[in-house]
Amino acid sequence: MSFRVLICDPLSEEGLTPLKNAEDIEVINTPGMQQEELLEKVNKVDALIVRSQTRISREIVEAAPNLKVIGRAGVGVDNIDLDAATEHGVIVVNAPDGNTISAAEHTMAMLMSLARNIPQAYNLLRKDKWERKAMIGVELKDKTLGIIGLGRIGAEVARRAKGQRMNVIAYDPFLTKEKAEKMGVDYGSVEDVLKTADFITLHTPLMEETRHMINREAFQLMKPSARIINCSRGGIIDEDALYDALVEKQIAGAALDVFEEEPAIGHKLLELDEVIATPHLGASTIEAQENVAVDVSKDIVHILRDGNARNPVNIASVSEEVMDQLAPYFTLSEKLGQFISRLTRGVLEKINIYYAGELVDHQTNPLTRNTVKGILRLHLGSRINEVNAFMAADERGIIINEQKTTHSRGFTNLITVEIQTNEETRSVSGTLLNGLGPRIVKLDQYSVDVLPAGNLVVIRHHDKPGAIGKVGNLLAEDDINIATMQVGRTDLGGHAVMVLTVDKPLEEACTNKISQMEEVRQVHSLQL
Ligand SMILES: NC(=O)c1ccc[n+]([C@@H]2O[C@H](COP(=O)([O-])OP(=O)(O)OC[C@H]3O[C@@H](n4cnc5c(N)ncnc54)[C@H](O)[C@@H]3O)[C@@H](O)[C@H]2O)c1
Ligand SMILES: O=C(O)[C@H](O)COP(=O)(O)O
Repeated sequence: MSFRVLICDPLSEEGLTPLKNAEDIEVINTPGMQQEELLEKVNKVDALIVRSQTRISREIVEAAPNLKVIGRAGVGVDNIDLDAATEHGVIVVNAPDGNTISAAEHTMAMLMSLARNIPQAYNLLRKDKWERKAMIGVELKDKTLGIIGLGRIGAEVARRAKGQRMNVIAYDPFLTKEKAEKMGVDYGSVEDVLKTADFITLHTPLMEETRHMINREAFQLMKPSARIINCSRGGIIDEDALYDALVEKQIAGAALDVFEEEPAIGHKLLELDEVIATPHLGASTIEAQENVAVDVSKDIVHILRDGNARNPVNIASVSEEVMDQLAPYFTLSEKLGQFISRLTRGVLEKINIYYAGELVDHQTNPLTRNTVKGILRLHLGSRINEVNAFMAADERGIIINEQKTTHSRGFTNLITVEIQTNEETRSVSGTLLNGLGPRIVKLDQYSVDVLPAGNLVVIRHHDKPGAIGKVGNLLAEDDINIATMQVGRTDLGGHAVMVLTVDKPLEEACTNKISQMEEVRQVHSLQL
């Protein structure tokens, strides 16, 4: 059996050695194809390798009946339709470590260039202008660098900034005060970072949660002397808002390696003297390109030969037999994870998952992975899957504990997911009702009966007459119809919970109005 691997973007020739040495693999190296050409070529290939340039859309995945694996020679997988790949059983792998150092070094180069106006001064010099006064810069020493996203690259940048004797403050949903202390950085919220930093650098993936996280409101929080660096992904900054913030002198400068639309030829931001830019060069070093091409090539050889993926982004490796036994529980286990993680405040530290009833006889590990995936996806996005969920949790010091118990509370099967953060512990239990599908049967200490689907509103309140009516009225004012409502309480007049299924999601203003009710302690509006 022989396989065809299509290379869609420019890759290091040396890095492709593992593929070229494989006798059963034919390498077709045609970087820079237009989508139409790619659509034609994918028809007969078993694997694709891309960088950030080539977009692998659903259309491409669906036009490739033999496609088994998509290799991303780099980190960000936002140019690949992961859902389409997963749906079609195509494994997506990336190279998460190979370009970390290069991206961090490029960030530092941008930081220093921004501080000392190096590109602007050089441009003037090329026009025979010996400008010194207008090109006065600032020192980095004793300035504060704010890092948003303290993962692989963010952490390397922090190390280097400390070497420049900068103060570092960081925000990452997985960062605790203790971890920050160990790394020698200050721990802050996004707001703290935006308000206090002299330089702000972004190192999060691009996903729903981070798209335009740096918007008009964010720029308003920054110091007028603040400068922002983006070597992560275009789209994390709202570019129109950045343009206005620079023109209106709300901030002092920006260094951009990435843009919402690339190539960013003729972009209006490039007309501003306060902006310096590079054409997505963060990973463009000889070393990084060789590393990522080797990593992804090795993984593709393994996978095509039926081996395990080393850096999978989207797959679950469960045997068919186990899958058959567990299949009915997969939706329930993921929904429980999604549900409870959306209700819990603080930095995640521990996940306890308890299986009871007939589940004690099953191999439940794949369900645990599925639940952990549901929990971690809230912050890490769709690159977290059943395969990499444990690894992602482990990397962040999150403990996962799976137990079989006899406490089935009378149900034939019961899954309880308990989340511990640095602020609170919350739990949810669910069961699969014969013929009726998944149900949430307990939230914290309250018994409920809720279908884990659609638009849910969860309200923690004080058990007082009229509270339920007031919530109903506030929803009615916003033309929101209540489909189901469950109320639970521990004792009369004490703490209670309402879980409502509504016909459309709540606007923020409506959530705020409910949370301002004197009886209400906490409101969450979520979609499952
Ligand atoms: N310019 C380039 O050439 C280049 C090179 C490499 C990577 N990148 C980009 O950089 C990104 C980060 O790479 P990495 O290797 O450090 O990834 P990583 O997964 O190691 O780190 C990403 C971090 O972002 C955090 N995060 C998620 N949501 C967040 C939020 N809302 N606020 C703050 N932090 C959040 C995550 O918890 C994680 O710690 C990649 O996704 C990629 O898009 C760009
Ligand atoms: O996500 C990444 O790894 C970087 O953005 C690098 O992208 P590139 O492979 O197109 O250089």
